[in-house]
Amino acid sequence: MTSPRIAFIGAGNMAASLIGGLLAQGLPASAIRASDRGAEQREKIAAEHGIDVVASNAEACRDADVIVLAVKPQVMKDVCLDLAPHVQAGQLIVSIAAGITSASLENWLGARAIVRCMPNTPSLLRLGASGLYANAQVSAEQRQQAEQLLSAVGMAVWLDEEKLIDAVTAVSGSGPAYFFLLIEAMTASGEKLGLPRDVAAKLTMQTALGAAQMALNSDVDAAELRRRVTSPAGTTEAAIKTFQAGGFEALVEQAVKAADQRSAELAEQLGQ
Ligand SMILES: NC(=O)C1=CN([C@@H]2O[C@H](COP(=O)(O)OP(=O)(O)OC[C@H]3O[C@@H](n4cnc5c(N)ncnc54)[C@H](O)[C@@H]3O)[C@@H](O)[C@H]2O)C=CC1
Ligand SMILES: O=C(O)[C@@H]1CCC=N1
Repeated sequence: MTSPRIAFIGAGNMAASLIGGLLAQGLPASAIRASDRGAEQREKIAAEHGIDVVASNAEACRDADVIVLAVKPQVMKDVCLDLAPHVQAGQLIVSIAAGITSASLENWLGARAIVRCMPNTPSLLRLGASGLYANAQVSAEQRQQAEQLLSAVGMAVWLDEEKLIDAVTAVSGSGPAYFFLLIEAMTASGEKLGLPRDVAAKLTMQTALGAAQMALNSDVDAAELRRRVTSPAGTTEAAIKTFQAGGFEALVEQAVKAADQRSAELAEQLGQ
């Protein structure tokens, strides 16, 4: 990867994930700069990653090729309005904020090359999954730059329709939390059955990892892999029947739809 200079505006959880992944990929620390309004957060990120973290967003952006907007959606408008006079022609804006449309960003920043994307926290381990959407001002080279940035921390897929970013948010953006919830619940269940807590946790996590690897590497789908684990009248069947009697699939659909809807609502509320 050529080393574009990257500025992160907001150095919180997601920025730290992306910064960690980029450094692990071999991007030099000197190519990355960040800004955060919190003094403690600035110190923490600078110490953890060995990068320059400043208080001024405008200063962080100076001379950057790519500006990654990584503040919470609720403060994005104010951050962009303050930043607008400092953004230079040719700088690519990459936003990772949930529910903030490229049209809103253009309203606040002016007509800019904007890539809106939705990564997730496993980016820290370079196991992230991101959806990307580029507006019409993004050049082929900038598209490649954005893709390089996000694929340095995992897989990245381009979307032709911006609306689908809401679906990506609901599936993979929020998705790690769904799996963590399952890990929490399975660990607690194992403990109730008499396993030491750490043993239940390790068995659960290794099983999650193995299942994901199998599903990724298999030439059959997840439903077939599940069937292969499920012996007739066996233990898995007892568990799966219990899940299904409780409306598991419908509940998952409802939950993912709620996240999709919330992403669209955020766009409505925060895009003004
Ligand atoms: N947490 C997640 O799994 C994911 C989050 N996102 C998006 O990433 C963005 C950041 O989320 P998190 O990292 O979780 O939030 P966070 O709260 O950990 O980080 C945001 C950082 O921005 C800083 N900040 C606030 N106002 C600022 C300002 N005016 N100027 C400079 N810095 C400022 C805060 O001090 C904080 O450190 C959000 O827009 C969220 O929608 C996207 C994908 C996944
Ligand atoms: O919960 C949220 O709003 C953000 C977006 C995806 C993951 N976290």
